[in-house]
Amino acid sequence: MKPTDQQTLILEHDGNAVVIAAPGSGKTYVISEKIKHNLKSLFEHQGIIAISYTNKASIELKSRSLSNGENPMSSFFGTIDKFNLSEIIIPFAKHIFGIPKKDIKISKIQSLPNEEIDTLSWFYRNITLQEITDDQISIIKDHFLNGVILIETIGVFANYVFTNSVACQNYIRARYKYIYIDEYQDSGYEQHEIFLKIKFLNIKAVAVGDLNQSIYAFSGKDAKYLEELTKDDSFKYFKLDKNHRCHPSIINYSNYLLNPKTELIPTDQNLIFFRRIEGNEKDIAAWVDKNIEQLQKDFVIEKRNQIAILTRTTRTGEILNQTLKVPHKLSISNDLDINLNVWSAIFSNLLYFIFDNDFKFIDVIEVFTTYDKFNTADLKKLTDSKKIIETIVSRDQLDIDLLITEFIVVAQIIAPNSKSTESIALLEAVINNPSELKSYEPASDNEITILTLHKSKGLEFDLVLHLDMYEWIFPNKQPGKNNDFKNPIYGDWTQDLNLHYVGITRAKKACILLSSTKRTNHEEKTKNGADSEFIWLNNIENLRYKKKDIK
Ligand SMILES: Nc1ncnc2c1ncn2[C@@H]1O[C@H](COP(=O)(O)OP(=O)(O)OP(=O)(O)O)[C@@H](O)[C@H]1O
Repeated sequence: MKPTDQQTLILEHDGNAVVIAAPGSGKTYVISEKIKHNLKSLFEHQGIIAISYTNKASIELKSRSLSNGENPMSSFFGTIDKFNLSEIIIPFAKHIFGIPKKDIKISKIQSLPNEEIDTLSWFYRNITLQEITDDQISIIKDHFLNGVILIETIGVFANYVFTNSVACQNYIRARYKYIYIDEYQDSGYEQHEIFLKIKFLNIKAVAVGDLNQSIYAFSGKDAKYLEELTKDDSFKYFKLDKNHRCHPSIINYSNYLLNPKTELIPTDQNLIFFRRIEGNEKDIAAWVDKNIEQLQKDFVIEKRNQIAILTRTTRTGEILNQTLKVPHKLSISNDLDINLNVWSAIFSNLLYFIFDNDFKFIDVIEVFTTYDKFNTADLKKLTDSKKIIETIVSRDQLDIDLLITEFIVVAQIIAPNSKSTESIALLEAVINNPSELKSYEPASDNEITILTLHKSKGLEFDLVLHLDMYEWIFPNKQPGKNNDFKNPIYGDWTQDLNLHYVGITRAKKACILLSSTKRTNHEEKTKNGADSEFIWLNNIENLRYKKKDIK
């Protein structure tokens, strides 16, 4: 693949940079090419930091950065939480607070005893380090000394340790030469602070994102931090605005959604469709069953795993999962995957290793090398465990107890100080739940993927079936005061519009927007289904396929 002129400028700039990238403009391509290049100039004990928004995106970036057999050296690939824990809090909090009395466990505030929850009543999601008093830091410290790191506090905790531990700063400075953060538009305040502080150590800092793909404001993330970087003179500002992924009519439609004054690309065909199905979500599933073969032919789609059904709510995904007859796979997260205990991450990676051929055993281990280093005897034990796990899985009947026991053996070797009974319980729950277990398998060639719009971030498909185009649902709104339906209140119009934009721009060849005359609400009641405001926004219907449009 030949880089475009815009991409070349970024590849050739060896300094701090902020890149504002449109969907499908090759940001993952550019970051991975830059990392490939950086790795050539590093010594074995040095590395780059590459932070992605999800584990999945991180695995993708890592594999693209090392696709020619590059040596990752001492690089870090992972999420911001994992970075804060493994590179800052776990190794350096003990330098300032002392050594914990118990093995470290990562917990939610809500899972503490009531009297301890009360001592944290001052804590709220967006609180910043500057707003926290010494007494409040002592509370975080006491929990740490008792072996507990509270998930919600990881950002401020890491910022505190980084700021107050010279050893931590020296370690980061000596080890890392570059830091990349992808999806910067979904950064929280503490991530932004740590990024700037790391840059201050003379580590070259690159932030990449798209202001219009900001979809996590509800959890305290804000695109303003990315915007700030574009105005900061210490960062060179680049743009990537050529979308290589989507058909021109999809680019036009998505840009027009955000700004009706947008310049349209000439195109002779509009490949965005709208269908309002008679009936409810189950009838949408029946429509998909009936039309899927024709759609595949019309849009020349070789494999069904190139088709995605995207939903606003997990509820709609579940209805489709239960009703669809064509082979499909519901992609869902489970409590093990989102749990931040080290053992949970090891178990989750081991499940990927079992079910996904692209996931190697080395990936399970490498993620954790920074927690504990292995000696030859441990490496031999790990190789033996790998063989035992492969044998257990190859038998006709899966021996769940044996598998769990062997997973624990691996976790004990990789992270002996992070033993967690909570992780073991979560592993047991997943292994005993067939649909959760199935979500570790990649979609096979003939399966349609069903996933939420939020989970679709960073992915691409030939054809996207975008569901939940209902009034009240998307954009989300509630009746006003005293159940006033005439004066409704929108949840967050801009965030929902961005989410719609993310969904549409996942499509390479075509996108079908779907609603139905009935819909199921959160109490499983059937309601009349009206069209989403987004369907008729600023006469956007003119940019859709005309003939079959039903109004
Ligand atoms: N210079 C190029 N020439 C041709 N195709 C390209 C080029 N750069 C990127 N592409 C292709 O465009 C598509 C999108 O690239 P990539 O996945 O890197 O985009 P992205 O910017 O990370 O997307 P998003 O933010 O929407 O997830 C890929 O299929 C990639 O192969």
